[in-house]
Amino acid sequence: MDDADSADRLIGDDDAGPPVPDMVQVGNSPKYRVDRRLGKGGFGQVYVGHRMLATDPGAPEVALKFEHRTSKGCNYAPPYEWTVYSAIGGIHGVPRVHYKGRQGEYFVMVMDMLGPSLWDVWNNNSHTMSVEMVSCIAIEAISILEKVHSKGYVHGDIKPENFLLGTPGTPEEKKLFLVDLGLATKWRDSSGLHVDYDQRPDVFRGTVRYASVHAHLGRIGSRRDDLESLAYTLVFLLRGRLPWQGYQGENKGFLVSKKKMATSPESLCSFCPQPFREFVEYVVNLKFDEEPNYAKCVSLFDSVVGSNPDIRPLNTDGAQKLIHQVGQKRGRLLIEEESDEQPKKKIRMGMPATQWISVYNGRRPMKQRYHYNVADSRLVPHIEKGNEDGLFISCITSCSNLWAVIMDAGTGFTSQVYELTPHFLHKEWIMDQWERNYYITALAGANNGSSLVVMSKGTSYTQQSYKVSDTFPYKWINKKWRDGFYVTSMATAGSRWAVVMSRNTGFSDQVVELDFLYPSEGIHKRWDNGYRITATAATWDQAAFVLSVPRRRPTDETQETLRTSAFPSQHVKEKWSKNLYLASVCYGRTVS
Ligand SMILES: Nc1ncnc2c1ncn2[C@@H]1O[C@H](COP(=O)(O)OP(=O)(O)OP(=O)(O)O)[C@@H](O)[C@H]1O
Repeated sequence: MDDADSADRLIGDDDAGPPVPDMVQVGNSPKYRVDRRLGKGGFGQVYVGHRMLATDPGAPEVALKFEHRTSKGCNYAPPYEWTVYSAIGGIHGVPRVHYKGRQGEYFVMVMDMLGPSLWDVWNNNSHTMSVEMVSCIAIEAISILEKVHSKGYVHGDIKPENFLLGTPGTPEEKKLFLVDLGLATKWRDSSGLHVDYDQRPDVFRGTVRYASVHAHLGRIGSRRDDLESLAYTLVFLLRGRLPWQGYQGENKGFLVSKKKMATSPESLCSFCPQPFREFVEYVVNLKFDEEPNYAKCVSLFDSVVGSNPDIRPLNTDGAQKLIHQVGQKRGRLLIEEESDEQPKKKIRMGMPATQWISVYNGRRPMKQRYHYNVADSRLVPHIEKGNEDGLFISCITSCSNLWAVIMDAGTGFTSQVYELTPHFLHKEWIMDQWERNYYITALAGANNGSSLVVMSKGTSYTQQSYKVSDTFPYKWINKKWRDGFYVTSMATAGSRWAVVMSRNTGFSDQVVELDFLYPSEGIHKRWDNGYRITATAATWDQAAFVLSVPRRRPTDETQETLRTSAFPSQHVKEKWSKNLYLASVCYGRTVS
């Protein structure tokens, strides 16, 4: 089978460095003879260590994890993973670290010796694993994650390779352990508060096959991400394959995340017992800062393996304790479960849904007019009539090659030009207008590749730049932000994006929310922090929202959004009566 993406971790260093020493002594440790290599990851290499001159011939073997001091995990300083092991090493299901220190070119960690990984077990068993075994793994893994999370950390790279069993032939051989804390991050800061929400669409950490969709989108990791990756790990072990395996190439991360988003829990778990589907459904619906109900998750899988712990293929002691604790708080749990009964929106559809997304700002009364379903030939008469009435175009978009045009009396523009062309975008015309001190103030593209560009005088802009790209050009935006530009318009034509950025916009900060559907949670979190949507665009796959903080606070900070299957003509009129005016509109991927 294709396993190429299993090791496809996008950060880390594959350089093994010089040979590891034959003998190790770090900190106050005894001397260890370095024996065979157990494994190699993106950061380090793990070897068996034997106690030299052991008075007790039965002294247990240890695992020695070597990281070269120039590796990415170290960068000449002790590995970041050490900090995490100091905080959580030795808790239930995480191996104990006995000594650590530097020897020569290497940082060395002496830890409990463990056995094969779940990937090894699955691989050596003809790529299969029994329902009972996977259910026990689920139960124990959830309880380990609960412990890791209770220490304030998320693991960040949950996958079959990072769960190890105890050493074969020892009492620990049926115990599960979680290793590789190199990508762990804090979900709770030192004052006990949840870390702040953020999205950086160009940042990916983790393993493509098992990463949560939020991780693909560059959102700050939180507890829900470990559980989503665990869900994919479990389904992989049970079914032997995940629907997004096999993509290759530069665009692989995007294609995999798109497929994850388009795979409903039903189809992902079509050959798995019911609790697996319920678990997937639960975890993909968790909010950024929501506390997962670990006991409820464990109890889902408990029903698969039966109540007799003696016949379980894996030790589930940790989970028994979790269930027991919960049992003592039974009354509370029942109440929580009841409130859980509220129907949650199912976000993984399996089918894309396309809608109008309209954004309204509170402002002083003004004249606003809209036209929709406008064919190319009707465009000029509508705009000319508007201009005659003292209105300028504030916002445009396209749906099925028909235009929607919003015209306002309150734009502050003094003059306006526009061009409808078969190009996305028509560079020569734009350059000519820049020469004449016009700046792009609105932009739309149609599925057939044509575009409508509106350029105005009377803006505050002093410089402008645009980019057309097949994927959302976040890297370019990020670079331009550093040069003092902010996104001022955005459009799509089919699956292509065009983004316009300007200098001297009156914004003091800007962020992007990019998702496969309407990113409701992200937008609410940004609103709470003073951001307001200032540009929107969507393709069949993705919706992008640019949110900005204005340098001068508006007198009315109200902003509302609407999603409707038809153009929201009636809604717009209702909003006008409340002094809310259309500020941005696009047609594209959301969720029904
Ligand atoms: N305590 C241990 N006992 C036995 N084998 C271990 C132990 N720790 C790690 N290994 C083996 O070594 C491999 C690499 O270890 P680990 O995942 O910690 O390294 P890494 O460089 O951080 O890897 P990754 O690229 O997955 O982040 C593991 O997949 C496992 O096979």
